[in-house]
Amino acid sequence: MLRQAARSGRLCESRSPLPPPRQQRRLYAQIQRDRAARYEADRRPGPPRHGRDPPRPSRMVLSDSVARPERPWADGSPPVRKKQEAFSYLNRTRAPPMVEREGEGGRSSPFAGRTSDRRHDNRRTHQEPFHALKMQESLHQIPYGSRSAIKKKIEEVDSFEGLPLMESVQAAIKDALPGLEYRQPTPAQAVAIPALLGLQAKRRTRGATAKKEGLESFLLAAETGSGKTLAYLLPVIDAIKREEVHEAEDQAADEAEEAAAEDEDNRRDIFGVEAPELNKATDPARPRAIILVPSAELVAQVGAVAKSLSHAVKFRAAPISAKKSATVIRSLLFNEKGVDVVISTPPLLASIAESNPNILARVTHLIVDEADSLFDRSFKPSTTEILERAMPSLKKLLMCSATIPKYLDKYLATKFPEMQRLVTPNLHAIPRRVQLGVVDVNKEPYRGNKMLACADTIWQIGRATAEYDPSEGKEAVPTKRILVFVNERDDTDQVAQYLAKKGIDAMAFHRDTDPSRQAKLLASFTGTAKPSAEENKKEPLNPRHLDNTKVIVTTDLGSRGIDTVSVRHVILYDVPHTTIDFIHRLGRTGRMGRRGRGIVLVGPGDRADIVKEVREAMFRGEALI
Ligand SMILES: Nc1ncnc2c1ncn2[C@@H]1O[C@H](COP(=O)(O)OP(=O)(O)OP(=O)(O)O)[C@@H](O)[C@H]1O
Repeated sequence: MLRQAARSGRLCESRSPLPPPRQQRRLYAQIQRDRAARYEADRRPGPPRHGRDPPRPSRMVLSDSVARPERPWADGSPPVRKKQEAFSYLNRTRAPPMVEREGEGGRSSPFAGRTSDRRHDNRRTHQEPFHALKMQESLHQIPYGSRSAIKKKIEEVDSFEGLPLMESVQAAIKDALPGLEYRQPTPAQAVAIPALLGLQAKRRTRGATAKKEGLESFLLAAETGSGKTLAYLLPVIDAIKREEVHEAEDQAADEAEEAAAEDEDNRRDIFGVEAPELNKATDPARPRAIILVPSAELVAQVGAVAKSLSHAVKFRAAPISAKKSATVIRSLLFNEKGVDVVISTPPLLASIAESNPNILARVTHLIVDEADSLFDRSFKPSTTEILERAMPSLKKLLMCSATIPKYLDKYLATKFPEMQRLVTPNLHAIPRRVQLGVVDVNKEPYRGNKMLACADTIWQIGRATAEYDPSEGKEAVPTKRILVFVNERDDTDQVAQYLAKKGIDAMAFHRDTDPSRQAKLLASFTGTAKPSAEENKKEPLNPRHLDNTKVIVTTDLGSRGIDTVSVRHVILYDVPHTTIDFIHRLGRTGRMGRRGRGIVLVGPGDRADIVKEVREAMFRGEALI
């Protein structure tokens, strides 16, 4: 009787959750198909390289609504979603109901992997413009309506003189942009400076119950090489100088009160003796502004811009990084003349703030530059720690980045729902003046040898005659500087050594490169070092050595924020894992109106379809989707 019940399937229905055997077999086959499809999908974002583990799907997904924040959930808690387990379709007594396919109003059916459905999905995705990039993760495109609205706003700001910056700050701009007689604000500056000066905020909050002392937060999302550093430095310095003036007035008014308090202070213990010497305007180790950046190289770069501004407008900047000795850091921070702006990496500043919490007690302006990196896993704990410590006194918070990944967008929307979004029209697009070429490494004469293809490409660039760039109105310097980007740090040395063997002046640039060598290396690429007479020789002296070309082989370390103005050529030795990496790496050339050229080496197993789509988007001047 038991056997009879089992055959009829009644037993399964009443006691056991298992479906009848035929249905079980079908479900099992379905699970196998789903697993295979998932494995295939997981392999797609990046090619397996040199027999290493297949790359994991990336978190680096660009946000598709940068200009408009994603609204946080009304009650502050995210909706609970039922997780779909791999085996959640087992042990059911009834077949799951037919669910509409994705995009038709419901979640996808567990049977969505059926051949007919897959065919349907393929047909649908082929009609979409950027199929491969979507697989890899998508890039944002701003709607055309909001693009033209932003463009109009930008046109309104046609000179620095029109901006309500203090006179001394206006004068400092000329020092920060040497050799340029007259420069207009860039789109990033036209969008950011008025907002940070409070011009737009006043218009927006007029009549509203906005707190005067409350925190104003901004997100500045603008393309690479668009002058974001000055876009935040100018308003910050302006605010510091104005604050100084106010404090001097307050100080004069409080003089009588302070004189009375002085007697009491003198009776205090040893610490009390120092109290009267404290000057609000020049308080040691209590800066008014903090600028966070992801690397020591960027600390030095932003520090140099701040220093150039400080000739005309007096303020003290302390660029500190782990590459400086403890004595130097101490003397910069605890300078008796005070410090106004501290430029640091988050881990270093967070560790200093742990032992000296007062260092963040007076901060009114906090700038998080390269926010896409500083809110990624590695930096997020120290960045948020600084943010929380500085919050009580903070008046303006600015997040600054060339790409806005979705994780950052969500974080900002949840933590700072009132954040003003300052987005330039060309966000997430690579400028048209940067061309992208492709070298098929699989073909003759390389036959899959990427190093050979790389060396050959560099020789071709080096031998080409000096280029004429109409945007500069003069002949380009004969020494060519080329950046080669690899995905793995270990490859930097390997590739650089191979190139050196082929007669190319190539060096690896990574975290462990000797700091003094690193600084020299970078200076020649960022235009801060003058080309030596030897560098200016036009013809190679040794036919086996490429004399007029310098190459840096690096990873993402060299792609974030470094202002490599004299770089015309970028070689993507590896196809980048994400579109974000594409933007940052290609963003090292074609900066500030200059022309540039990127060359991707597509080798065995590389995603040629992704490269093709990036190229097409660049040709059309569109954001990468
Ligand atoms: N208004 C301007 N006119 C001309 N050049 C400018 C102007 N503002 C900045 N620059 C120059 O543009 C270059 C790039 O500036 P900056 O490094 O600030 O760009 P960025 O937007 O921060 O780039 P990234 O996103 O790669 O970090 C610098 O060499 C700077 O001197």
